[in-house]
Amino acid sequence: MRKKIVAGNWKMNNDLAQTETFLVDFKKQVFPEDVVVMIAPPFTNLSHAFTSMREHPVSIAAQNMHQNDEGAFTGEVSAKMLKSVGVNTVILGHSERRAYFNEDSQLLAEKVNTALKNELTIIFCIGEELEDRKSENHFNLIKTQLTEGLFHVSSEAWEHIIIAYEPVWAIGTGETASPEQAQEMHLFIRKTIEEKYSKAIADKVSILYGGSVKPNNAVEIFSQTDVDGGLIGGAALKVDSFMDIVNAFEG
Ligand SMILES: O=C(CO)COP(=O)(O)O
Repeated sequence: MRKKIVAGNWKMNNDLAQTETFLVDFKKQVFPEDVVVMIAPPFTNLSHAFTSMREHPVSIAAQNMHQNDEGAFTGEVSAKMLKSVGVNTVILGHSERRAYFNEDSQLLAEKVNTALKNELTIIFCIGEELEDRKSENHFNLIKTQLTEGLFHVSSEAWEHIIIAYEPVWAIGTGETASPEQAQEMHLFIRKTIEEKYSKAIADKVSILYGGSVKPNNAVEIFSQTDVDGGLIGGAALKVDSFMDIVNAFEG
């Protein structure tokens, strides 16, 4: 059975007071036993979030990390630092990191290695721009992102890897991929992993969908065979909408 996962990526939102308001309410929630729930607050709130949620079945993820273990990298945060405050998962390759911070596949491959070495689970994000889809290059692009950024890892590493398919044109736009488009791409991703590794690995990896997932579309998206959950932006900032999405798996 693949893990069902719903992860909230807060991006650069929620200061400490807002985080505390969220957590006070979040702690009162009943979390479904068969869904892995994660939140990824900004760096400044990771330690607080971990301490606050310690007794609750919620993982704390980081939104990024540096590829080096330590050193003169002003403004950066290492995997070891994340581990030291209770973080067990890191989001890598988000399209905003790729677009605004020039993170390319070569750099992401290094970050992947560092995260694995430090026993962090990785949510590896991939996704095409609207132009790629219009020119029907989206499958090629996704395959390239996987091949260049991730496919150097060993078979064993897949225990610690989650994929998030986030079409860039659906992020923060209110426009989601249709459930069929999501299913089609998730199946393609799974097949691509199967070709490179094995069916056993491909069948086990959780593939999340991200891009304008809201309470009113989550049930339909999550009901697709190869969609194992979501990476949620805007709707993860409020406890009510996030919990509606956490509870959106059928059956
Ligand atoms: O980028 C996302 C999550 O990483 C998706 O953001 P939205 O849910 O706000 O579209």
